Amino acid sequence: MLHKIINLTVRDVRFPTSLEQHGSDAMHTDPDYSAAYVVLDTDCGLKGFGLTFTLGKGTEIVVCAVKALEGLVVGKSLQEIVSNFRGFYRLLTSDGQMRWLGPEKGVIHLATAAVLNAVWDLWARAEGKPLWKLLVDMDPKQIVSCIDFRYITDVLTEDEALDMLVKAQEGRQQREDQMLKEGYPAYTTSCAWLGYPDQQLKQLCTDALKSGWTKFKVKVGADREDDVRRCRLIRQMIGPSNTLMIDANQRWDVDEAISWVSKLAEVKPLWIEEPTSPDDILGHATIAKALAPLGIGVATGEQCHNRVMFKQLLQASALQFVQIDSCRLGSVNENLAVLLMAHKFQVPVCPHAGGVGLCELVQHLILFDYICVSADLSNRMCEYVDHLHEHFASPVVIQDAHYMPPKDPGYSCEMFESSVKRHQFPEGDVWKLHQNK
Ligand SMILES: C[C@H](O)[C@@H](O)CC(=O)C(=O)O
Ligand SMILES: [Mg+2]
Repeated sequence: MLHKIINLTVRDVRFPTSLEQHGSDAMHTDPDYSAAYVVLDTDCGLKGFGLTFTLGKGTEIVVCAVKALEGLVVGKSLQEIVSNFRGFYRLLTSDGQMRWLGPEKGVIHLATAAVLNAVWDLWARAEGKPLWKLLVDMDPKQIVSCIDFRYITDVLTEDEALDMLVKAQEGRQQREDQMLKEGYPAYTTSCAWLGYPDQQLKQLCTDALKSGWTKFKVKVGADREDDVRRCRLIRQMIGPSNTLMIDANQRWDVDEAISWVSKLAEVKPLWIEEPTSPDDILGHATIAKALAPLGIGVATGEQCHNRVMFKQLLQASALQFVQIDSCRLGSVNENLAVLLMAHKFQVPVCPHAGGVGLCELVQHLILFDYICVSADLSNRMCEYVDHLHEHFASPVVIQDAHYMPPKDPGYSCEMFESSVKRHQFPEGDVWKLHQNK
């Protein structure tokens, strides 16, 4: 079957998470977790579901950008796309008029991610496999044929990537079996959003410890004394042997980041995440160098636009943890490039997953990374946030603080139609209710 794509719909779906300060940080004080939600219809009835993560008002702009890409997708068959996936990636990212909006960054790249995520979902469904398994079963040659190596061949050529994938085939079956049995290690961000009062923070931390969580991320960056107090509180609750990470969401200048984080060194954070502007590669390198003697690494990636930025962060030794994002980069295609570059530089990948649908999506990529690329779990973990999973047809399964490999065919981001209807902006019931208040 050819699975010709005959229609694309995109909807603005928003959840009022800001009401309870879920997802709040030093820069995003009122986040409404949202998605530009894409459905591809095919002539044989099979559908592909995709999304990109956004916040509230920004969603309508991403929806417009997805509509602008529609003509490049509708009318193509799945076979036509996947038999030259690199070419299709380039078609979307290199359109002579629309690339002016990026290229490969910002709103147009978020839209590209939403569309390509739906194409990957469609492909996995057509093959009857969860996406991670589709990738794991692919021939290394087919994997590299999905990647656009333009702009990264100075650090990673197609031949080198192929060689890496072929070498990592040894032990692949054991690692797959291990993942099916044990799952992939996760950490939680759900206990310590910046807007949570101490009482809530303590309760969530107590509950998380009881459920087996051992790695915790705390939001920092708004008030130095308050950060010291909150981080001491969390460290006291989780004890010396559990892991603590801190996340400033780009709040500081470079020197400010160094002095602020040095003050928090007593709570022994494993990493400081997004200490400064996500575009400041050399700034990150300066911070990483200054904090290395304190045993604190730099993590970044949730707002790293594309593979070129990751390439330079790696070249400059500016990060010790690579945080891929399933919706910020150009879908699976570009994430594959970053996983391979991270492996070449031997920097662990710890994906970003705070947001709606990001846990559902990124678990597939990190499973592939372990089974087929890195073969390593040391210093690696995937973020987990405990919000909004009830809206998904195939929600993540967490067992003993590990992501259990999804079993349903696809890329796990199909939402229930009833949830989409209720949360669609502005006409959904949830938003009518809030507008009337
Ligand atoms: C606005 C988002 O909730 C952001 O704070 C998420 C994030 O930085 C993370 O999960 O890491
Ligand atoms: Mg973050």
